[in-house]
Amino acid sequence: MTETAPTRLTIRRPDDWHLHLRDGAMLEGVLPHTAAHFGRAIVMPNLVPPVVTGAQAAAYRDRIMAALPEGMSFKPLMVLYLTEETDPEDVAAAHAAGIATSVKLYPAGATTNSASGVRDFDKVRPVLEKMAEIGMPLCVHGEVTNHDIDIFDREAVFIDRVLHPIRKKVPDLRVVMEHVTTQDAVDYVRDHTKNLAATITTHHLIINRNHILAGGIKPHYYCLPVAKRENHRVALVEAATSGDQRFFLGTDSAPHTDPNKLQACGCAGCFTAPNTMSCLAEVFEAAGRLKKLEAFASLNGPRFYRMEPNEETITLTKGEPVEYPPQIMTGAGPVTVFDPGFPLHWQVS
Ligand SMILES: NC(=O)N[C@@H](CC(=O)O)C(=O)O
Ligand SMILES: [Zn+2]
Ligand SMILES: [Zn+2]
Repeated sequence: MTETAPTRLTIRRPDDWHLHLRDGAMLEGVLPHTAAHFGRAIVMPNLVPPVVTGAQAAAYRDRIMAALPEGMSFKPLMVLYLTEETDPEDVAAAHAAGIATSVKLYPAGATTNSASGVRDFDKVRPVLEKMAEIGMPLCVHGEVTNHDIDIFDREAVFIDRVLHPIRKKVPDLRVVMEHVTTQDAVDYVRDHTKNLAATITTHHLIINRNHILAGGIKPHYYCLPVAKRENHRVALVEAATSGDQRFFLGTDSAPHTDPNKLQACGCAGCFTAPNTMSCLAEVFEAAGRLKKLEAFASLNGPRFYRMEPNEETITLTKGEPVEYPPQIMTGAGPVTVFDPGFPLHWQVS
């Protein structure tokens, strides 16, 4: 007798452990899409100017809460942008006061608004040592920026040249490798059980580099780190759907207006907030691992961040394909919603 496939799935309310909310009119436009499904999110600090100090993080948190529509519940978890001038005591004070959950390391020039990031990793060692002491996690954009390194190799080279040396020098530092895109990163996490985890995005579970480049260039699939070959995508799906506690959801939903995406030098980022849970349910179902979706989206993240999972639940139901608007309108301009390229039957009810 064959079991009938489930058409309903109730899980703890998920969290997003890597999210870009931006500011101003864009923040107002995108925040409701995340708050509709997610209880909390690690909010990336790459604004212009960046969110560097505890005071700036507190002010940004207030702007986010002011933009949250009446009746919605959502808790932003704030992140400090690490610079070579960051003061370890300011970081520790912001953490102790519950203002900052983690610190973000951007190698200077690696991605959107990363110009204030780190060039000389030895210069931030006192901050990393303080964070290790107080158990505050470091979120890492793991790509080298050297022009002689091929863009498809930048994550793997970063692990060897930057991440592993930092982790050897500061072994008690708790590190999240953000938006991993390679088998190399998955293997590195699996081989190092201590103080290490990784977030995986929705889009990297779905697209490979052909989606960006074959049959015409698709700017809406361009993000950083850039999607890799299919074997890497398969490794990410295997890691995400395995239930392994070290892998959890960080959508990296990164809205840019369409005019900023569709130009000769277009911005990097995929906007997945509205349909992430629908996309993930399809991916997990196709892998035969629907039961592991809750671990990936709702349990493993809080466990690493030493928080309780959300009390509330959400229910996904399967039916006729759900239509998502191809675009949302924000006060900053139109933003195209990620198109997974297949029908989405699952919907948060
Ligand atoms: N992922 C992206 O392609 N873009 C992000 C930055 C980042 O997370 O690296 C953004 O802020 O737009
Ligand atoms: Zn990044
Ligand atoms: Zn990001």
